[in-house]
Amino acid sequence: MEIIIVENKEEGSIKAYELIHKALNEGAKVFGLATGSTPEIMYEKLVESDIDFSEAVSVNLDEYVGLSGDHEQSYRYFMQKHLFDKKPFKASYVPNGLNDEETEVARYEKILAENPVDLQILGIGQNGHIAFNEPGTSFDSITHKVELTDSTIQANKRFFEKEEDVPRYAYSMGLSSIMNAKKIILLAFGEEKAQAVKDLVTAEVATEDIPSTILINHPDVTIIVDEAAAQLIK
Ligand SMILES: O=P(O)(O)OC[C@H]1O[C@](O)(CO)[C@@H](O)[C@@H]1O
Repeated sequence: MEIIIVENKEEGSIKAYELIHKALNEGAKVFGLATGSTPEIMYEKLVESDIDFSEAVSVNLDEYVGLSGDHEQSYRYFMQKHLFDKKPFKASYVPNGLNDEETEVARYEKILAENPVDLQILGIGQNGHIAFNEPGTSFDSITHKVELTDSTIQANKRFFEKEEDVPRYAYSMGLSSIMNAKKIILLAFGEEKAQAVKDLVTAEVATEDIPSTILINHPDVTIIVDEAAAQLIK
């Protein structure tokens, strides 16, 4: 696991942008993408650049159950606004929050089987979740419906008018699906991620109590953290 410590989110986002550019130049065709506040500036850098994704495919990690893609808080809407509308891919897949569980799991697993991810971008939750795989999720999990923990609801309520509006369920790629990516870049910025970063980089064995620790068993992971998120590992 390579750890890159940068001064701030801006610098980390530029670093991530450069690694995406490099991967594309080296032939990567399928990009696993994440939502959340973490990758926002990275998407800005991609949009401002001359990078061309028109021959590439993107596959997103997760989506709230019950929200349509044109709901302002849906992850599809976020991706359209921050990236896809300005830098289109040949195809962009995001779980469909309006489908029933059985339909969506089958549909998304087929998409993942047909589009093996070359480079996966990840954020990390304060409790160590990656995508919406909350603590306790099986390391063997594939795409599934997740009940969000209170910690995640609290962290995400800032995007909604009131806490009751935060959906209680999400569809998420599973941990084993994420591990199939050839290369993984995890970004963590801000002091509220410091404990999660410490839990990940000091883990000696992977434990389902801290979903991110599965990454210590992946052969090609780069973690980009800013000074604030790195404060407990220095
Ligand atoms: O980047 P944020 O907003 O801190 O969110 C962290 C993580 O939480 C999720 O949004 C899911 O809650 C992930 O997709 C993301 O990586």
